[in-house]
Amino acid sequence: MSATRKIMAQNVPSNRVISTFPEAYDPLTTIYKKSNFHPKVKAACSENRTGTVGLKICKAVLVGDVAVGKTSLVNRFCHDVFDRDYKATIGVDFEVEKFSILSTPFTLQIWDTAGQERFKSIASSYYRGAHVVIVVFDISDESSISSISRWMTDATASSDHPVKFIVGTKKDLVSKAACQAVEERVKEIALSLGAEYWSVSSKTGENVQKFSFRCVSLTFDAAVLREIESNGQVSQKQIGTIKMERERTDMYETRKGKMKVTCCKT
Ligand SMILES: Nc1nc2c(ncn2[C@@H]2O[C@H](COP(=O)(O)OP(=O)(O)OP(=O)(O)O)[C@@H](O)[C@H]2O)c(=O)[nH]1
Ligand SMILES: [Mg+2]
Repeated sequence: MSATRKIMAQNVPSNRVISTFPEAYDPLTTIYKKSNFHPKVKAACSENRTGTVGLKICKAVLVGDVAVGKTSLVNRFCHDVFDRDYKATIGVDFEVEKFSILSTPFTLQIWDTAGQERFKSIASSYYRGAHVVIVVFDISDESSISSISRWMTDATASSDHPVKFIVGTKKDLVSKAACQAVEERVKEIALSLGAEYWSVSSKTGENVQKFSFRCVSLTFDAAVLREIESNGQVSQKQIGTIKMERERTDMYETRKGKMKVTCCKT
């Protein structure tokens, strides 16, 4: 298992390797005060005691109003591209990203949901069991701030203590002063919802990788701690399911690179 684990961890590109714990956007106003991996997590990683974490796939879900920039954020992070033309997401899309964190393989499945109301019921069926919930809003569009709480409540209702983020996009479209004014307001909302706040621009790429690494690291830390707490007591049946899940994901990646889930017709 540990040899396989090492090979899997070595098989990721250098821009998916995380060896130090990334800082919060604003360390003073985040609910996640961690500035390092938990000591138990570090010890488990260095001693190859992370159980099935390397085989599991954690689930991240992005939600938010129409055209706030969810797909652009995913595309900037996963493919380092930006498209100025708007193409509405139909239902949901997903991407799979593999990381090596403290030399341990870690896979994140990123669900990009549609903001359009007509897809709400389809999109919400993908919220269940999310390990990370990311509520996206548009810094240049005041109206998208008012729906942050509703999105967070809906998307976290069927998950067990997910890591929570609120991300303001399109930072490039507003002045520094306007951005700061929005940040002050939304950081308060983030604290009240138990989430961490970030401002990014998918157009310029500003903060996208920093945010993504922070998100992945907090999720990994929580996943390893959960594994340690359960004392690695995972049944053979569960391990079989995890392996099958992983093989299925690898199959999608090999065949299509990206599986487009089109649940509805426009
Ligand atoms: N200037 C600028 N434009 C952005 C940014 N992010 C997204 N956009 C633009 O905003 C529009 C909507 O972006 P999308 O990423 O498709 O929005 P979405 O939230 O996925 O929309 P739905 O799928 O309909 O929910 C597109 O025209 C993007 O080019 C950004 O950081 N800066
Ligand atoms: Mg979209």
